[in-house]
Amino acid sequence: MDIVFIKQLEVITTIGVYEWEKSLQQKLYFDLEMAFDNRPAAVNDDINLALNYFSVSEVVNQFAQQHQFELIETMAERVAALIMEQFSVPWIKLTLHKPGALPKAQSLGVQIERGTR
Ligand SMILES: Nc1nc2c(c(=O)[nH]1)N=C([C@H](O)[C@@H](O)CO)CN2
Repeated sequence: MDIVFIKQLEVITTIGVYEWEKSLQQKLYFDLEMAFDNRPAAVNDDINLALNYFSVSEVVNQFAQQHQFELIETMAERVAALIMEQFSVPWIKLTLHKPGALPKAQSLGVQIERGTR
């Protein structure tokens, strides 16, 4: 299976465990690797047969703006499920960074893999 990827997709959302986090917006960054058969799109040179990374990024951005969670684990799980369902992606590796969370760390986050390649 081929891969379509998006690195460091920035979204702004309200997320966090602590009370002070529930009334502000924070930056998250998504790295997405999505399994997809790119050959039909390539052979026909047709975006309608491709996994359109622009459409994926819009769906992720809209979801993150419209939902509020405490844990980045929950955001990661819900976004992975959404992409798999909406875009018929059989396997996804999703890394979610919350760079502002720990001042002494460059970044931190979670990484999940769902589905089969
Ligand atoms: N495994 C996790 N640990 C923590 C999370 C989280 O979402 N997953 N969140 C927080 C706080 O919201 C933190 O980011 C505030 O700076 C702490 N630990």
